Amino acid sequence: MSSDRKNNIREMARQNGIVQPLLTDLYQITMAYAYWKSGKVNDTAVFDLFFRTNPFQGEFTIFAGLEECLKFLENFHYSDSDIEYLKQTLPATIEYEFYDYLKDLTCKDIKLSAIEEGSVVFPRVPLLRVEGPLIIAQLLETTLLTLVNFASLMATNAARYRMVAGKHVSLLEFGLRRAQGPDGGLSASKYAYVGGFDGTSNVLAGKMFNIPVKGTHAHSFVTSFSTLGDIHSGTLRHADTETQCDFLKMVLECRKRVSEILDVSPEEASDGELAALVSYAQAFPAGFLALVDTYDVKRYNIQGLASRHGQRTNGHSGYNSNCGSNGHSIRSLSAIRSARGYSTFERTLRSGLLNFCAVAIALNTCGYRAVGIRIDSGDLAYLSVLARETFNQVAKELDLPWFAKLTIVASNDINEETILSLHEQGHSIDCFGIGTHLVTCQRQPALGCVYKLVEINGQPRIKLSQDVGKVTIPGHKEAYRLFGADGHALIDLLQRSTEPAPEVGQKVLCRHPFQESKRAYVIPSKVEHLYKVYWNAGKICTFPKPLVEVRERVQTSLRTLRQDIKRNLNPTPYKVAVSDNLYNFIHDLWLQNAPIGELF
Ligand SMILES: Nc1ncnc2c1ncn2[C@@H]1O[C@H](COP(=O)(O)OP(=O)(O)OP(=O)(O)O)[C@@H](O)[C@H]1O
Ligand SMILES: O=P(O)(O)OC[C@H]1O[C@H](OP(=O)(O)OP(=O)(O)O)[C@H](O)[C@@H]1O
Ligand SMILES: O=C(O)c1cccnc1
Ligand SMILES: [Mg+2]
Repeated sequence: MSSDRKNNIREMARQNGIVQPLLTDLYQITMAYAYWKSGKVNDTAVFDLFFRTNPFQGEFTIFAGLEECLKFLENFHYSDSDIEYLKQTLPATIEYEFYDYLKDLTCKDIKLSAIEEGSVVFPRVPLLRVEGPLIIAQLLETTLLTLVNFASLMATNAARYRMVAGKHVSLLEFGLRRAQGPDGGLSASKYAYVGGFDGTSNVLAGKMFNIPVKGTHAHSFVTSFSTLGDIHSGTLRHADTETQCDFLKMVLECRKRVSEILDVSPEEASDGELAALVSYAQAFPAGFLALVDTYDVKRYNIQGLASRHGQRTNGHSGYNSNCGSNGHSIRSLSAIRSARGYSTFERTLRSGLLNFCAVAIALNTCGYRAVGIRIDSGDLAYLSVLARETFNQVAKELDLPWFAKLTIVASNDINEETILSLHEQGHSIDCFGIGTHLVTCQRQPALGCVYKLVEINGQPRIKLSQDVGKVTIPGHKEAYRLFGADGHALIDLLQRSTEPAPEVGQKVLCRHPFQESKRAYVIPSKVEHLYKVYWNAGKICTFPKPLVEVRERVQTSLRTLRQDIKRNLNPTPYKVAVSDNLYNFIHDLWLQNAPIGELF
């Protein structure tokens, strides 16, 4: 680990100022006092942090948030003002020596073991194991949970979007305005990137986490221009010759030419919109990506869409004909036209596309290549195909092959189902800009990680429940991932830490933790020990990987899962088992702890 990297972690830790010891539930501090008062200062404990159910009706979860947990441990310290606040807030009966004790608390005696960040993980397998003094380990609960729960939920959500989108489509996170407050927005941007998004519109996230920042422009930019008279200056410096071009004149000539090619009247295009696009192109001649739906008749084409967020049934499927750069089928426009039978298609996007093409061609004459368009309303399958056909036509007529490859960005309330449906229908979209449903985790707003005591002073602890799924697996454990003959992950196995690790080629009995009859022998082709010690003796001992490597880890880890475990509808559950020894240990302890009732 270079000193640069260490400094970098410290630097980020400072910026993440909201994560601090008081970012917790009051009951952690009141329990700490009661532990302290009852002489438990030297008690040692083991806590497991795990979840019981995968989110989004899926069968896998991506573990994220570890780096933030380490920063939290590194900085754990009650400041003078924290102590002052607690003195004012807790009952006056609290002994002052407790505050002296709190003042000196750090995580120097804590040991944290964890699964590698970015790995696929499964219910009941602890993501973190925290060992050390009971009081401090207890004080960490809420903060560790808040750092892992949303991070893992978001990374999982983003990974699911990536899976349905496929690897050839770009995904941009646009959610800050809709996120659960500023910190939710920042975390959403970070973990959307980890889960497989390519960039974010969130500038602070870009700066803090070194995530690519990307963006287009809004409708307000277009509507702020009314006429061509709003253009400040009609000129643009040529990219190569550096001479001033009469850009506006070129654009107007190009508009005339394109309107002939597309057989639409230039009078039907908005001059205010053209003024906006010209001005944007002058500001960003080499990065011109324009929103083209401001003045278009969109509703004609959205009539068939069923409900806002549900499955869309607009009679689109079944026309797939060829394949676009995004790897998804594209129907030809004539197929759509004849299927829909309406004649209004010529009016769709006529203003925006015409104006965009005019500006893009004029830019080309000045030595620049436009990037593309964004569509933010209407039927995104249909409009993207319409746009691509238009680009193809211009490319052919004007002998500008690159025009056919212009980027088409789509946004507007997109979720996993929309992407699946668009793929089914066929579209020509290269990039999705996704906000609300991604960052608010529309399909499941919380992951249910819990933090449970599994051992105290070397003695195992079990939490019993009527609901078997809620019974905790006691004791200090290790977790292993066993791989099958075909190289896929087969099962996760929990064992008591005193047991020898499973070995490649050696038969292991894997048992369902609670159902006696469910068991299987596994001969692993590979065994992965899931835990590494990340924090010990007051310092980070395994340094977390840079975000971009965590992001890669997500994809490599997902590749180890069989397809049926990852599919969207009714996925197969992945198996999590315990060793025979741990099975017997759990059930003996269960019997010891379950009270024997009396019948009268
Ligand atoms: N081809 C399609 N298949 C399935 N869903 C689509 C398709 N095209 C668009 N959608 C989705 O349909 C919804 C369209 O939203 P809505 O009915 O509000 O129309 P709109 O074009 O956004 O109108 P406005 O711009 O006036 O708000 C969005 O959630 C969008 O993601
Ligand atoms: O739709 P989302 O997935 O949340 O993506 C982000 C949205 O935010 C922007 O506009 P905004 O929604 O603020 O205004 P608009 O709907 O009027 O375009 C953008 O145009 C997208 O539509
Ligand atoms: O850059 C964009 O196009 C953008 C950014 C945030 C929200 N919607 C769109
Ligand atoms: Mg919107």
